[in-house]
Amino acid sequence: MERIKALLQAHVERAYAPYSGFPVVALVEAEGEAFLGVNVENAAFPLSQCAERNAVAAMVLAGKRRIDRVHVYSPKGPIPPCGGCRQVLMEFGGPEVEVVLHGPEGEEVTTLGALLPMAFRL
Ligand SMILES: O=c1ccn([C@H]2C[C@H](O)[C@@H](CO)O2)c(=O)[nH]1
Repeated sequence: MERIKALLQAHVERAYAPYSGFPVVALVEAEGEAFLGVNVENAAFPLSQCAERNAVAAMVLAGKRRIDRVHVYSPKGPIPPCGGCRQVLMEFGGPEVEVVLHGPEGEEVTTLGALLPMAFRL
């Protein structure tokens, strides 16, 4: 877990969060590989993209579709994923998927099912 946290922390500076000052790094473990994402904000605020969704986009581009575990790091964390990201993560995961919320002082472990009960699925 320390190795993953170090990787997350090493990418905090890559986040583009000049408006909120709230950098976030996400790592999605999928089918034996790891995919990173950072939040990317925009002057038109609603166009900002969350770290989790960018990590999912990298995973899909690599041809992976089954999320095994999710990690989220913020220097102000542990913070849980926003509602929209919970839904996007659920698309490629299930309620049993572990979600590790990392902060500078430690981490909290939960599941996607706990974060998004009664998820909408087709
Ligand atoms: O789970 C989260 C919550 C927030 N953010 C980003 C969006 C925005 O850039 C900034 C403040 O909300 O943090 C994420 O990337 N992931």
